[in-house]
Amino acid sequence: MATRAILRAFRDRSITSRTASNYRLLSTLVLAEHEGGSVKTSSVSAVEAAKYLSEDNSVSILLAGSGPSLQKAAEHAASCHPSISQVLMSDSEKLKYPLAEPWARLVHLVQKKGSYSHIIAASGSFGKNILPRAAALLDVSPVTDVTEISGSNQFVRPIYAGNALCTVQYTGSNPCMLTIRSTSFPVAPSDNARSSAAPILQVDLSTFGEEGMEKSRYIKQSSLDTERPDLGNARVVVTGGRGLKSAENFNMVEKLAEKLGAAVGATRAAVDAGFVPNELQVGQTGKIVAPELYIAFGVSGAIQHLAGMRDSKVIVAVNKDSDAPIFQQTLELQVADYGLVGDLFEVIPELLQKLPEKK
Ligand SMILES: Cc1cc2nc3c(=O)[nH]c(=O)nc-3n(C[C@H](O)[C@H](O)[C@H](O)COP(=O)(O)OP(=O)(O)OC[C@H]3O[C@@H](n4cnc5c(N)ncnc54)[C@H](O)[C@@H]3O)c2cc1C
Repeated sequence: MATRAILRAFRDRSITSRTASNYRLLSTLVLAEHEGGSVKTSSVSAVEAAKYLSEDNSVSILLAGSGPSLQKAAEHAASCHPSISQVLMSDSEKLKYPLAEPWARLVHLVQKKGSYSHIIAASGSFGKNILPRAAALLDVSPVTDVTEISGSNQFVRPIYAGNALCTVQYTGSNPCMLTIRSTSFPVAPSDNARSSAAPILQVDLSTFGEEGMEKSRYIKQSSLDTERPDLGNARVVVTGGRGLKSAENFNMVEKLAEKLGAAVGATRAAVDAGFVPNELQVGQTGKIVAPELYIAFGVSGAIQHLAGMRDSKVIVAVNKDSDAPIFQQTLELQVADYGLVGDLFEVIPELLQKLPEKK
């Protein structure tokens, strides 16, 4: 009798411990960026990626900031993806601006309380700024730029400027921390439907100290005040390169993008020449895009630029040099699906004239 009871207790205990380990496996935390009261699309893609690590749709999403816009963003987070089981909201003046030092400490604090198995952020400047620092505080090594999740600890990421894909096995201790390429985890609008909003919980910040805060200071944030779609998630991207020759000429690209309802991109050469701000740079050291249509004007097609746009569905290139690498067609590589050898200073005005006004 006693033996049976002990066996039952042992069995129950093993069930409990299995459930606990499952729980650990399934407990993924997404570090989310928000703006103007909404979670950014790239962070919703991070939730989509987290879905592959959670068998029971239980993803916690962490938002920080202060005031009404944080509250609004938390409400948006609560209903933006069916996999979200709870929204963790950290409301503090110390977290008002996305500085790496306080935010990394927040991730550390939340991890200590929640023992998540995975922590994910989108691979934009926000995630790239905060996640490695948080990983250092947690003494783990992050896996960056993940494009595919093939197991709970197995991931695919591009290397050599996107020329090869590497499958990596994470063998470190928990949490496994990832940045993901949002273009590899698109969220269809119909995927977002959920019947009821997830609960919003306040993070207890009573133990959130001030150490290390003096190391950086918020000065200002400048972003383009534009109604255009977000470059990282736009369906159409119109990009200008050094061939545009000046910031004034680059206005033509912007006008064309406006007509097409497209986002504007640029090469690093165009950014370095001061035609447009750095946030428009596409490529290895800029943004990664994968729109339905990518139109490049005066872009040579350097390997570092291709690393940021080669996954676009249809690529159109206009260049006056028929030997430009962007027109290259070899067995290994074909960049442009449609190429026009011509002068962009003739082609763009003609397009602007012939395209109808945006409704
Ligand atoms: C470590 C590293 C990281 C980098 N990261 C990036 C990155 O993230 N993104 C990036 O873009 N680059 C990056 N670069 C730079 C990259 O190597 C190239 O220098 C850059 O992409 C070239 O930009 P471009 O095509 O605008 O300029 P160019 O190579 O100078 O090409 C200009 C093109 O415009 C054409 N042109 C000129 N006039 C006209 C006209 N009137 N009509 C039509 N065509 C015309 C020319 O024929 C030419 O092909 C990086 C480089 C390094 C070393």
